[in-house]
Amino acid sequence: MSDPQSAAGGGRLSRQEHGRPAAPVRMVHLGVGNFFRAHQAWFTERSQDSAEWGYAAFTGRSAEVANALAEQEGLYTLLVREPDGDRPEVISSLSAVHAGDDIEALRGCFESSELALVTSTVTEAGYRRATGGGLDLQDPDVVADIEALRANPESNEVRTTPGRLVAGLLARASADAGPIALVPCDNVPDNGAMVARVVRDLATEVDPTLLDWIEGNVTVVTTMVDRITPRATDEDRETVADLLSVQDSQVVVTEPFSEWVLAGEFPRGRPEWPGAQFVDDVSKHEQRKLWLLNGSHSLMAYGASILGHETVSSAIADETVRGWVEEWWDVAARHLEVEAEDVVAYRQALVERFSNERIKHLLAQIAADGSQKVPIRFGPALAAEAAQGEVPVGATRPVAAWIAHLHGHGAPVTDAQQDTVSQLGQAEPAEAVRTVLGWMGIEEPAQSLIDQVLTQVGEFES
Ligand SMILES: NC(=O)c1ccc[n+]([C@@H]2O[C@H](COP(=O)([O-])OP(=O)(O)OC[C@H]3O[C@@H](n4cnc5c(N)ncnc54)[C@H](O)[C@@H]3O)[C@@H](O)[C@H]2O)c1
Ligand SMILES: O=P(O)(O)OC[C@@H](O)[C@@H](O)[C@H](O)[C@H](O)CO
Repeated sequence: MSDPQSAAGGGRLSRQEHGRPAAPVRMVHLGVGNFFRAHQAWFTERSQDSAEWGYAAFTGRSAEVANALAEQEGLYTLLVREPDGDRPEVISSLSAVHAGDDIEALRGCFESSELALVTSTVTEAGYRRATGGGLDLQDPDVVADIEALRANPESNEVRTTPGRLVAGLLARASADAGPIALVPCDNVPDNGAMVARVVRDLATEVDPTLLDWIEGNVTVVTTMVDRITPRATDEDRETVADLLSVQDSQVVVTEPFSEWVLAGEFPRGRPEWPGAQFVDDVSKHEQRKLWLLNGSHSLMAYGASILGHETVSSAIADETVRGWVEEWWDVAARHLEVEAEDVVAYRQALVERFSNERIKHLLAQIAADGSQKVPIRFGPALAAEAAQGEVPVGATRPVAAWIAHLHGHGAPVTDAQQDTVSQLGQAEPAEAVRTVLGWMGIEEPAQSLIDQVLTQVGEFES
C-alpha cells in the first residue's frame, strides 16, 4: 500500500496515487451509507485476499454519494477516532459505485457468475416490512415494484430494496449464473430470516416460479454488526485535508472498536474478513448488542435529549442518564443468553465506548425511525418482565421517553412511519401507551403497567 500522503497536495484521492488498482467485482452492496464504509468495506480492505474481492456499491436512494465517490474512483478516507487522536485509512474496496436506480448495472452484476454475495445496509425501514415481519404489500413503492417486474422482469423502474434484490435474482436465474449469498448488515434481529422473507414475499407476487430457483441457489447469512459510526462533519473533512493533503468529500468517521458475527453459507466464497467470527447461531450475540448497545442508545436519544444533551458522550457523563442506562441494562441482562461475566465486561466496555468525547454521535441521528427500533430493542425484555408480574421502572422508562419524544420533547421526530407516529403522538396518552405496549408483544397490559408508563411520561414532560 503506498503512502496516502503522496496524493497530490489538496487534490483528490486516486487509485494511481494510492497504488491499488480496482479489484474485480465479486460483491454487491446496497446502501452506501456511512456504516457500510466503516465496516464491511473496511473488513474487505483489510483482508489478505482483498485484491480478489471488489465491491460494486449501489446507493439506497439518491445518486449523490455515488457521484461524489465516482469522482474519487471509489476511494475515501476512514478516520478512525482513537481517544487521543485520529488515524486515517484510505479504503479502496469499492471498485464501482452506482446510483441505486441504476437497475441495469445491478442486473449486470447479478448476471455475472463471479458475483458471490450481496451485503446491505439500508436501515430498518428499508426492508419495507409490515407489522408481523412480512413484506408490506400495502406500501405504494412495493406495489409499484411488483407491477413493474410482473410486466417486465427486466424493468428498470424498481425502487425498493426487496424489489432490487428480486430484480437481481430474476436476472441471475435467467443467466443461470449460479448460487449467491445475501448478507444483510442492519440492526434487525434475525436479519437473515427477515431478508429471506421479504424477498420470498415479493418473488411470490412477481413470479412464483422464481421461488424454486431461490430455494436451490440463494443462501441468506444472518449477521450481528457493530461499529459506532456517526455522520461526518465539515470539521472531519478538514482534519483529513490536514492529515493527508487531500480534499475528500466522502470522509467517514468511526470508533476503533469493530465486531462482525455471521452465521450462514457462502456458496461462492467470500473475502477472508479478518476478525469476523463465523458461528452457527448469532442470536445471543445479536441480543446482547441490540438490547444493551442499541437499546441504551435509543433510551439516551429520547430521554437524555429531553434533558438537553446532544451527543452520546455528553449523555452518558450525566449521572441521571447513566442511572437510567444502568437500570435498563439490569433488566436486559436478566433475559440475555450470554454468561453473566460477559455481560458485566460488555457493559463496562460500552461505557468506555460511549464516553469517547471525540465521537460526536448525535442523539438526534439515533432518535430517527423509533417505530422500527423501539419494539425490537426493548420489546422482548419488557414483555418477559410483564409476563412475570411487576415490571421494573428501568424496563418501562425507554417506552415513556419515546412517547414523551412523540409529544414533542427532546430530539425532533423523524420516522419512516410518519403518519403512524403522528397519530400516536396525538392520541389520548393511555391509549398511546396501550398501543406501544401492544407493539412490544404485551397485548393486554395491566392497568398498573399503563399507569407506571404514564407516570414516567409525566416525569419526562415536567
Ligand atoms: N451507523 C452505525 O453506527 C451503525 C452501526 C451498526 C449498524 N448500522 C446499520 O446500518 C444502517 C445504516 O446506517 P448508516 O450509519 O450507514 O446510515 P446512513 O444514513 O449513513 O446510510 C443509510 C443508507 O441507507 C439508505 N436508505 C435509507 N433509507 C432507505 C430506504 N427506505 N430504502 C433504501 N435505502 C435506504 C441510504 O440511502 C443510505 O445508503 C443502520 O440503519 C443500521 O441498521 C449502523
Ligand atoms: O443505526 P441505527 O439507526 O439502527 O441505530 C442507531 C445506533 O444505535 C447505531 O447506529 C449504533 O451506533 C450501532 O449499531 C453501533 O454498532
